[in-house]
Amino acid sequence: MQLVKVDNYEEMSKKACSIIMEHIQENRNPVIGLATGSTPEKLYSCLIDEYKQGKVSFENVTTFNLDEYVGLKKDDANSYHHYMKEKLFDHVGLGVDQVHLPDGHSEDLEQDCLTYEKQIEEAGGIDIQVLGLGLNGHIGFNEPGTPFSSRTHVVELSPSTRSANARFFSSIEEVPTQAISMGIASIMASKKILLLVSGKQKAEALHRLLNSELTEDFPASILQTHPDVTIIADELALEASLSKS
Ligand SMILES: N[C@@H]1[C@@H](O)[C@H](O)[C@@H](COP(=O)(O)O)O[C@@H]1O
Repeated sequence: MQLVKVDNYEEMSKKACSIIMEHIQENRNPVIGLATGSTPEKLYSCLIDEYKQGKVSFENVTTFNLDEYVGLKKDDANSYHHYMKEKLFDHVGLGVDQVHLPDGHSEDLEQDCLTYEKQIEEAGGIDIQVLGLGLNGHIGFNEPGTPFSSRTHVVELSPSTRSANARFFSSIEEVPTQAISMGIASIMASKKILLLVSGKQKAEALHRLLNSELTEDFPASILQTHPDVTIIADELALEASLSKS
């Protein structure tokens, strides 16, 4: 794992933006894996700025998102479909035929998981997967205990993840109890992984990632075995983390 230390959230976002831009500019049919949550918001606004300045085109880009809540319609304000449209897709000309998210409102969730894997395969696999880090080490919505061999699947969200994400909803009761997430093996199949970590609240998880052994109890630990992982972490996440060692 390559660790890139940056000063703050803004620098982390700019660095990630430049890595993704470079990949898009240099490849004919780039396939980018995207994440939601607070962490990549500024990365997306940075990509929008670059697009508006004519520095990057998304014309040939295909995207796949990591996950989606089960039970929310696509236009629900808390769905990841809605998040992605609002934070990126609608501002850079990414059309519906270019973007993919699991369908959390499908009548056949299991089939949807298989279809999603097939779509990724047909696109030639993911070139760069953007990841955030859950407080309990989850990646995507793969909670502790998820088999490293998992592919896109329906997951039960842990109480800690539901409570961490409750800030986006009016109350914790509204946070769905299930989601569809790319599995850990699906994420690991990406050619490159870009893990973004910012803020003091992530220090413990980052510390564990950098120091822990490989264990399904801490899903992100699998990243240690991927041949091309770049962690971009800011001082708050990293210094607090290092001071614990
Ligand atoms: N499912 C999402 C993940 O895709 C995200 O990367 C992670 C961190 O979220 P945040 O960036 O808001 O801290 O947890 C959420 O539950």
